[in-house]
Amino acid sequence: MQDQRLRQLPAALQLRILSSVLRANDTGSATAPSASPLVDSGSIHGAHTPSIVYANEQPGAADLGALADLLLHRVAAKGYAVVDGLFPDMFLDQLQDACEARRNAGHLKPAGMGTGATRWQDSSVRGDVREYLPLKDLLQPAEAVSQSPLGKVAERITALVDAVSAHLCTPSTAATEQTPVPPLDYTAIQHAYYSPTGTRYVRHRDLSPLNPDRRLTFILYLTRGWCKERGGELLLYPSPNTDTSTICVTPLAGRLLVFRSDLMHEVLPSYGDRHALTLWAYHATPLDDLLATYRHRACAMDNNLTQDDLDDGDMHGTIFVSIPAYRDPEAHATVQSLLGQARFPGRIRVGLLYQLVDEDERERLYAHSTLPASADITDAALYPACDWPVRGDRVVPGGNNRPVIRALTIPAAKAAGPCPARATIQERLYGGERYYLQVDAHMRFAPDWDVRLVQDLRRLERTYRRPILTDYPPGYTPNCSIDKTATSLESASTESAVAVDDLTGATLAVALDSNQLYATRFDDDGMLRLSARPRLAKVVDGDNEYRRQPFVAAGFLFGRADPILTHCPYDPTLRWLFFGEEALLSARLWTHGFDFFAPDTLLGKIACTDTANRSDRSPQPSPVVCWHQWQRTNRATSWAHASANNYGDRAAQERRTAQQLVCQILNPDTADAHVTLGNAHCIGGRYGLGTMRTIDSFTKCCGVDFGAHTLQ
Ligand SMILES: O=C(O)CCC(=O)C(=O)O
Ligand SMILES: [Fe+2]
Repeated sequence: MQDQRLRQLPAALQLRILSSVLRANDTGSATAPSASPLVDSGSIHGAHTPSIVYANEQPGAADLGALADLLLHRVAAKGYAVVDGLFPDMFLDQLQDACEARRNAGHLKPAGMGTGATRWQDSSVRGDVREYLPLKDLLQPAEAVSQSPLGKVAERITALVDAVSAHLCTPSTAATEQTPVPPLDYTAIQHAYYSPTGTRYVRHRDLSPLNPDRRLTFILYLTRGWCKERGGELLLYPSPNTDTSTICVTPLAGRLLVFRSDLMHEVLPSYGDRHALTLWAYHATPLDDLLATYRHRACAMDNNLTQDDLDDGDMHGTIFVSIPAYRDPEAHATVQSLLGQARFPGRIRVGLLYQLVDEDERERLYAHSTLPASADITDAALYPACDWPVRGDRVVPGGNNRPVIRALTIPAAKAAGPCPARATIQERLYGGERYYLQVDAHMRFAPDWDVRLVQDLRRLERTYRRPILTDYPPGYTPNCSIDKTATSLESASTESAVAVDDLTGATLAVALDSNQLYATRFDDDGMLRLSARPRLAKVVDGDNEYRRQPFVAAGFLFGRADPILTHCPYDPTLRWLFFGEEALLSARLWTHGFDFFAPDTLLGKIACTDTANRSDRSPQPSPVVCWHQWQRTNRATSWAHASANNYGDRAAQERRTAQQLVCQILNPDTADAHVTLGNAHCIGGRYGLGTMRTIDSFTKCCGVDFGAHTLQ
């Protein structure tokens, strides 16, 4: 973006564009947890939902880097992070044996508080016995480390702390730069044991005048077979001044807890053999400065959301993204933007359906793409993983933390419009992910689109059982160089402007509002046509505002995968149906109890990333989650292919059949419908309307009478 032109725009608009462009340049990397099964997530409780990272048992350097980054995100946002799965069970057994052996050999001594003349001891205040294991002894000689469980654990934990150090930097005086800082320091691991007699450690901070440089506490728990009766949980007080908000962490064997050493915490009375290894990481710089970049990002996302939103938003859920690509030159750039702009690309599973005339076409269309080439053109091929940099400076780490593209290719001659294509993706490529995002193959995405959608959905879920976020997104123009945008920039009103996506060079319309869908007319085939206009009505509910959509847009729809795909799977028999798709899908979803909303309703506040102007950090609304290429001139269509290849008549016939089916499903009261509709398409059938609401209530809601073909 050229500075001069930017400055000519109104201030609010400048901020909006900056927030979009600068965040796209953001070099921070973040990643999702491994896809290991989530177990026992209920074992942390408190005012907030659990925040557990599942690590790889055998992490490589990239995994540790990603894990460190994720930990810092959590610590910046919440003050603590929990990592499970860092060590294999067999190893934990050996480690527990080694700790037991040291206790039996009498190495552990009652712990006191204070030091020197001020040292005091009171087992009712602090009941553990412990020893300090200097790291220089544990880690040397190098050959011995692999022989000793304590040596190995010290190696792994210090490697993680070093990886954390590598991510720290402090803001420098130059506004937009950060200065790397010296690494966190550590000298020893504390081995502590709480006997099963109700031993405890009362509320305290690890950072104290005696240890003024303690910054982070890393504790690895080694309680064998922990259960509730054994107690010994660690209670954390993340907000300094409230006793009410506590986090209760169970000391499960193998669980690593990281928290700010300035947080209050206490060990509740323990009635089991409770071993734990603690490493304190020291630094001369205050923690808030070390975490400045992370805190800034956390604030940017905060927007008054509770931790619940963030937890689910960035941790557990995977997102399945359905992308049908009919000979679409934009498909790979769409996937690139999708993954490149996600906060957690490792959570994304793309289901990409190529519809291509021949193998050469793939080469032609995607010659410059970084996506892997697909396999056999007529055959299904599942892509287990793709290992490629999604942004020049941001490499998705290996292991389980990378995005997955599942691609399937069918010949263009077998294509029959969007409905069979989306049905194929749902049937063959969906793999049980938590969220479902349905888009087209010509889209661009805004930074952190993934977290923003999940957060918005979860807010709505407090009030609505089955919310869906949907919209006709603003437009973009692919491959448009910055110069070509000059005219639009100069003529930009306060209503909209353009920005350029640095990832793909696309010109993006920066809209102030999302759109609201509305019905325009029934066409000659009896299909309802939809359009969109700047958003309208707000629904105010307590502190929340919603903007309902009367319909869903097939090209951008987001919700929980389970109810959507279970209750409203796409109908593969609707061949060549274009305009009836959205009305039918809306009616089916509505009668199955779904409610539709524009995605910008509750979120979309992105803090201004203009660090030069630190006093003005107020969040700017940024409603756009994605862009859609509305212009069709550069795309081939399956319909044109049918006519050009002499099956146009057959296609037209199939389309009429599909349209009749749509009319009958939407107007189930006609006698005709009862006769013709089979099991699958009748009310309650797999591809029919649902039974939770009536079609009449849909008419009331969207103002369209599908029997009379009238609009209110
Ligand atoms: O073992 C724990 O959970 C915490 C111990 C503790 O707070 C300490 O040693 O300072
Ligand atoms: Fe402590």
